[in-house]
Amino acid sequence: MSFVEIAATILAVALFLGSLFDWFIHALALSFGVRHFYKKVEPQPDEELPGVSIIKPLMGVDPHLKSNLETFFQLDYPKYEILFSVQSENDPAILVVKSLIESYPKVDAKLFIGIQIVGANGKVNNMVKPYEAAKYDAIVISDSGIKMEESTLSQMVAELTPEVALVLQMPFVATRKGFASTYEQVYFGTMQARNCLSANAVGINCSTGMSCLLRRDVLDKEGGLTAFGKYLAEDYFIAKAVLNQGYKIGLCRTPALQNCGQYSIGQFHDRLVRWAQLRFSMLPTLIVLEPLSECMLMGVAASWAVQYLFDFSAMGYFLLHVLLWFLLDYLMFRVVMGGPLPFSKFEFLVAWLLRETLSPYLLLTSHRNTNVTWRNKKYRLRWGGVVEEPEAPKSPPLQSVSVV
Ligand SMILES: CCCCCCCC/C=C\CCCCCCCC(=O)N[C@@H](CO)[C@H](O)/C=C/CCCCCCCCCCCCC
Ligand SMILES: O=c1ccn([C@@H]2O[C@H](COP(=O)(O)OP(=O)(O)O[C@H]3OC[C@@H](O)[C@H](O)[C@H]3O)[C@@H](O)[C@H]2O)c(=O)[nH]1
Repeated sequence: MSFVEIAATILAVALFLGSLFDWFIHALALSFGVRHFYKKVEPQPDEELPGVSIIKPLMGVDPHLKSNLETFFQLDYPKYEILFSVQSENDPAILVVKSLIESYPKVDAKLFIGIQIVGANGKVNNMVKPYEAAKYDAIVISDSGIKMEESTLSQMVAELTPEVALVLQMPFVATRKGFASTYEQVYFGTMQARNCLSANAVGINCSTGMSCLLRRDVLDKEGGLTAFGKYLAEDYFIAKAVLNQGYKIGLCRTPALQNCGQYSIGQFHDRLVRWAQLRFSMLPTLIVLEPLSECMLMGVAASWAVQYLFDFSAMGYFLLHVLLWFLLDYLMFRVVMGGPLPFSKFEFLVAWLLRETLSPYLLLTSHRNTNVTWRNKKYRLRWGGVVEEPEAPKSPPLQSVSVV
């Protein structure tokens, strides 16, 4: 055997084993998802439930902001406060929040205007004051576009056991109008759910901080929220600190319903590229592993490997690979959705095919440069996940915080 033949054989075996590993991840995610999302949890008596401070960092308004925020005033949870924060006194979200606070006088809610700059991360800066003012030791961080069901907070708290210091809501999307919404739902209900569920099944950090509940003492041991302002992916580093302190990460039984009223495929792609940039800077091994967890790329690689090793038709194997992957993703979606599809099977197929074929392009795009734009603010990303602001803001944000 020549050197080239030996190298090709090793590569083919590695790719074939890699593809088996991908099937294992599918199976693990499905079995964990079924067990987790459908498990029965006994309700805790009200007097045993901890008080919860919900922090809502806001920036601007979208057509669903009011109705999304209103769901936080309607939770069936006995003891909680809502701490809204905006970074500028001109933010139009102020009017929305004030009108809701007036409409629900019985709900303990405050609005913080102005930020405290502790690092580059705008979301962290926006949350420092409400974090410091929070009454309770259980803290929920909840992004502006999240919509809650009445029972969501109770379900999050139900997962907060003495060993668990962080409860994540797996990201998903509320059903909205149009194909862009279908596309987002299919992404979060297939690829993202598969990775999130399988990672959680084996205790790997796959955190997405759009809706999470955490124990304040664990963050305070790290220096509080302030310590995470230097990272853009504060969610990943908070989860890492939780694991390093020997705690577990729990998963809420209901996924997070993102329901922002402004959405398009282009905006969504920008967000996926930004997230990929974050992941690759924090975990460079994902630069190689992530493409191998994608249906089309692994399909091509495994088909070549199977033809090389077993003389099986590469085209036939590729078609079987894509078909099986699609069926498993369809099952995954049904598990996450907990019921029938909110759109037709044909739309699912189109959205799935589009996502799977565009994904390699998005991964490639994320390598184009190390600049990240988030909510009109530019950041420069460093290896290890640390970010800097390349230029000082033209109008410095308001730093004296007032409370309404
Ligand atoms: C031969 C193939 C091996 C495949 C290995 C699996 C490689 C992982 C592939 C994809 C990772 C997708 C990550 C899901 C999206 C995370 C969303 C996200 O980027 N969120 C950021 C912003 O909120 C957040 O800051 C980043 C968090 C870091 C996520 C790290 C993901 C690691 C996931 C590993 C899953 C492997 C499961 C293995 C189970 C045995
Ligand atoms: O400068 C900013 C940027 C964002 N934010 C707030 O941060 C939250 C998340 O913002 P977006 O919805 O734009 O961003 P994403 O959904 O992509 O965020 C996600 O990725 C990056 C992580 O750090 C976040 O924890 C995660 O939620 C919103 O509530 C937004 O109002 C700020 O308060 N200031």
